Amino acid sequence: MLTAKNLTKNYGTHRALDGLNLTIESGEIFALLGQNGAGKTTTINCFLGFIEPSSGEAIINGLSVKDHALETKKHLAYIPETVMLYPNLTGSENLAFFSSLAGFSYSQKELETFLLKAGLQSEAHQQRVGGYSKGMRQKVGIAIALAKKAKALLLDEPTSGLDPKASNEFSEIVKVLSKNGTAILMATHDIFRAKEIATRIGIMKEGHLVSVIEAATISANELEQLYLQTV
Ligand SMILES: Nc1ncnc2c1ncn2[C@@H]1O[C@H](COP(=O)(O)OP(=O)(O)OP(=O)(O)O)[C@@H](O)[C@H]1O
Repeated sequence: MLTAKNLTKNYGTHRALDGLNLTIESGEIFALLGQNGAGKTTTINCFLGFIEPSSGEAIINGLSVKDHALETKKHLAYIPETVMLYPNLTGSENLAFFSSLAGFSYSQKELETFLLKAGLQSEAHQQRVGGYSKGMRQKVGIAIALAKKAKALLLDEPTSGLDPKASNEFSEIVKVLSKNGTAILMATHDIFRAKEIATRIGIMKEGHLVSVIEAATISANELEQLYLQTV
């Protein structure tokens, strides 16, 4: 579960995030929409512990990120627009390395199973990541989330730059992760993907969460209209 309690971040006199209150339950996918600079990445960075909030708290599975920096990271997986991997290591070696940081030691067969579940074709497992496409790197990111048994997944524009097929495959795998009980927060500019994948959708403006909608109650066109009226 992910909880933001009055989460606020100031940069000098500029308030990037203003008293955000939000809870994302296990098994839920929450899509965060909003214009450039609305505060989406700031929210994600507070959960990751990359930035310290000016006030309020980011909480993961009941633990404050500020007070339990290492413990909360173990429960988290993070997939940005471009997943950072070691280009000279293979997909399988990257997975072994990143899951070992979370305290897991997997056999070669187990690593292959995670990569296959994440949709990465077996021919690629022993190839260097330097030659991977963007979509293949995202799949290794998903495999890392699976291998870490992440309770929470943070996605920051994860389908940006993916072709429609890769983006669709990625979304299907994210849905499987949520069905396994992961709480998922996804910042995106893709209104149609948000509607398709999310259980709830939030629209941010100038550091405020101004609308929260149940995805099942709105069509993609209605969501687009609401977005345009809101931002
Ligand atoms: N390190 C920083 N120093 C100063 N201001 C910052 C810093 N990081 C972010 N900001 C400001 O905070 C505000 C929120 O930025 P944030 O990156 O959270 O927006 P976003 O919704 O993720 O935008 P985008 O869609 O462009 O990724 C913006 O006004 C941005 O300029």
